[in-house]
Amino acid sequence: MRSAYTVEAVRHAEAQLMARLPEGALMQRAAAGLAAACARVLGRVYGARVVLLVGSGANGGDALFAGARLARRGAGVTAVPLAPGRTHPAGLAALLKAGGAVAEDPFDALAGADLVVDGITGIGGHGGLRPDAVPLARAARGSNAVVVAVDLPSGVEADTGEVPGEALRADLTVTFGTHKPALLVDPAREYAGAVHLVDIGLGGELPSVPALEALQHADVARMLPLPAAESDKYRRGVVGVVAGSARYPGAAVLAVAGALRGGAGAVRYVGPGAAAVIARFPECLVSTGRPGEAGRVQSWVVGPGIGEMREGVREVLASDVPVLVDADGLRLLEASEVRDRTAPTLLTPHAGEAAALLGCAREEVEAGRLAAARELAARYGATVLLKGSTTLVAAPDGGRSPVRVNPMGTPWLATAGSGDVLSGLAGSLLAAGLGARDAGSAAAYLHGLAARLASARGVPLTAQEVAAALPAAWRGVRDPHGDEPPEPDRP
Ligand SMILES: NC(=O)C1=CN([C@@H]2O[C@H](COP(=O)(O)OP(=O)(O)OC[C@H]3O[C@@H](n4cnc5c(N)ncnc54)[C@H](O)[C@@H]3O)[C@@H](O)[C@H]2O)[C@@H](O)CC1
Ligand SMILES: [K+]
Repeated sequence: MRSAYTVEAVRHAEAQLMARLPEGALMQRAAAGLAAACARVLGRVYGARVVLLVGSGANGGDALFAGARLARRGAGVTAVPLAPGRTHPAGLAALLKAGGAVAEDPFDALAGADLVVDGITGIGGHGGLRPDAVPLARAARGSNAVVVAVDLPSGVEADTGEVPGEALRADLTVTFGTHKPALLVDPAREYAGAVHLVDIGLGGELPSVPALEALQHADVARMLPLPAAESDKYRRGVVGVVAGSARYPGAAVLAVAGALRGGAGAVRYVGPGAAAVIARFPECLVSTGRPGEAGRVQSWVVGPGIGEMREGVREVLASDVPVLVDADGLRLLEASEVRDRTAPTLLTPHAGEAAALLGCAREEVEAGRLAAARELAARYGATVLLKGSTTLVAAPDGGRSPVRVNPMGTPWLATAGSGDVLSGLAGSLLAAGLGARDAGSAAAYLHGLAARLASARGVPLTAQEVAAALPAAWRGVRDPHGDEPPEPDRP
């Protein structure tokens, strides 16, 4: 599990640790990790031209001390102080002592740089890049240099992942102690480039519950249901699927395709797409009546392609089993029907559907995805899976459990019908006994991995191919040699 902590938690942990360490020790750990990462990017440090963009805080201090280390190894290092007179004094002194200099013409320096280190702001920055920093950030981006951000790309909001104005676009972000939410959540995440975590010894001081967590292969493998020797199809769980209509029969087939690969023992389809479903999947139980008459299930999926079937949504929400509501179902539900439920509910909107549920503009949801997911969960008393380039899963527990962020997406997933497959898959995991937060986040992970497998080497994919690749995704997460992200560096 990778986790991210808020600025408040990071500052508290740093204070605890600093109280036990000699002054400046933590910054030296950060600078050493940063310099090592820069050296790896450069390949050859001797003779390399390095420019440091230096703000007024400790983020600039990190850049200056790392610059000093690179200068001692023969790099030509120049600093561009953005707040002259408020530049980290010890850091600047160290750079000058190591043979570095203050740049005479910042734009000349940037134009000739091999590497730019962004130390404008880190966790202390707010409100986007200031006007004087904007042309420098653009010049850095426009040069041939590799841009390495210190802790965070300057201009992003650490805790929310929002980007209120301009921000610096990095190729690599070297972050200290722990990830920050902005490194995992769009739109900020996109500015960070690759992210490299440097261990500065903060781990033991951080609280047990992070703000965000991102699953990895082994986490998903632990969650996935395995049939026991005495299992039968009913004990493994039956998922009911209410999807599709005369107008959208395909949604029924795709939702069932996902549900059949989610670990439930049986899939029961109810609705007007029964003929299309049984033709394609003879293993599915089908009926054309109402959900309430279809027989016992351990979870329901309702919504994909159902058009105006309001009664189906109402009946399913009135049941006492976990319910996943997607697509048309989100438009047709009454908030009180969700809030009054005793069994868990999982809502799976994309940004547009989330905006409609919140009564705000889609752009607002896209700019503040984390806030939107939390607000929806609180307002509806439901677990919310907010789809998008970084899918988020928030539980309605007022922040007691971390929001899950899915690291396993691919832009190829933006294809018609892929959401229907996800609904069926997550509903199937609910029927198999996973809680709503686990079902939603494990489903998003498998769905993303399946899409990556199906679109390997840049091949466009269809929703059916995503469903067909789900067994390979299950095998992938269970592979002990799967593609786990590398461990963070030691100081
Ligand atoms: N506290 C610690 O023990 C450690 C801190 N470290 C570094 O210190 C950073 C935090 O340092 P600070 O708390 O000094 O904060 P920052 O250096 O992130 O920024 C704060 C400074 O920037 C100014 N500022 C705020 N928003 C701005 C904006 N939009 N544009 C320009 N200037 C802006 C503030 O007035 C303040 O002077 C971390 O991100 C990390 O890089 C690391 O050295 C590890 C140890
Ligand atoms: K920075």
